[in-house]
Amino acid sequence: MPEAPPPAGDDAVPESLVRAGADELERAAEAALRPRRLEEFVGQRVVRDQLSLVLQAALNRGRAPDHVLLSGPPGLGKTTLAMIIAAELGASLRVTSGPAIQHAGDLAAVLSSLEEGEVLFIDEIHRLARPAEELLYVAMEDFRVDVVVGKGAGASAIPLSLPPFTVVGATTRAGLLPAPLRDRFGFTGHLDFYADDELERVLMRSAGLLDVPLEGRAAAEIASRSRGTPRIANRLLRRVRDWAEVRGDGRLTLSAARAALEVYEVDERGLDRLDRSVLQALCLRFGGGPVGLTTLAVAVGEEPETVETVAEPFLVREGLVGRTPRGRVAMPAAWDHLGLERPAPADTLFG
Ligand SMILES: Nc1ncnc2c1ncn2[C@@H]1O[C@H](COP(=O)(O)OP(=O)(O)OP(=O)(O)O)[C@@H](O)[C@H]1O
Repeated sequence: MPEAPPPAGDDAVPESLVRAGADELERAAEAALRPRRLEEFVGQRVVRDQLSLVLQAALNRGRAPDHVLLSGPPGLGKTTLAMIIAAELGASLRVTSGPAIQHAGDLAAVLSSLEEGEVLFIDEIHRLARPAEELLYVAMEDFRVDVVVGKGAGASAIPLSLPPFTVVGATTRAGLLPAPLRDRFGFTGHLDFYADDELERVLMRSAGLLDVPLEGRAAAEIASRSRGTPRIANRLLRRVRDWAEVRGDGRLTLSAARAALEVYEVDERGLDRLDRSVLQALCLRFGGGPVGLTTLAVAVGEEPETVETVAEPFLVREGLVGRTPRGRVAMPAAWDHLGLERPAPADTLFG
């Protein structure tokens, strides 16, 4: 199915994909490293295989494939996969996001301008406003939008039929999607954290594209500190490259990787400053918890959503933090990781 991949470039990042806090250069650097075709996409074997079947079947039938929902923590490749889906189908991609759509009318305008076979990527789909969500159900199921003309008692809805298209929704929080919306997706793929050897492959591929000499042992070191996340692996690779060019001899060796990661305060387990602040607040300020998400977020000076979607999935996966109905708790490994003495068993939930 795939043709030769187009050369990597930084021209494919739509403006509306701007992530709060990510600066222009970071986005351009990220875009340059995005895989363009399914065969270049490293790891996530199950989702890749399933998606490849969905796409091939649609191509064979000459029809738009079912709508696709991609879920998983940030930086694992949801946006990349949406772009790949469009590329594999030979279709153009339209990009929007839940927060960008303020009113149902905004979504109606996007939907009514779609052309046959186009792929509409809706990032952070769980953040769509309720009226827009309802409009989307109908559009996805019946390929129709009801355009409301007039106001109040005199208002009437004029049905406008839409050409077949495919919605690719991405969410970091699939649990927040209402069931009727979730049910409109014919295929749901959950992206999971990457294994270290998969991240090493991501890094080797990126080093090739960046034309930097990355040694195998350095790739393994960076991979093991990348929290199972390609976005972080690529970011750390660029920081190690900076270190090697400025303070080293330009080669990305194991010692260059270790020295650079120390400068950037990424510890041997991959925890960064935010992760450590969360652990420190949990252990030191709240005596190990349980503590509510909002209180914890205030204590570390972050938005609850950032703590919940950026730091927490990794900390939970690493067995450092536990989620209980009464709030977040520090697991015994958290105290060990911070070099603190574990509290007496009677004082903790997990003692
Ligand atoms: N499977 C992969 N193989 C190679 N590189 C990958 C892979 N997945 C992600 N990447 C790299 O990681 C970066 C981040 O991926 P992407 O933007 O697709 O993540 P995302 O899941 O959409 O994140 P967010 O939810 O924050 O938007 C990309 O620029 C890409 O270079």
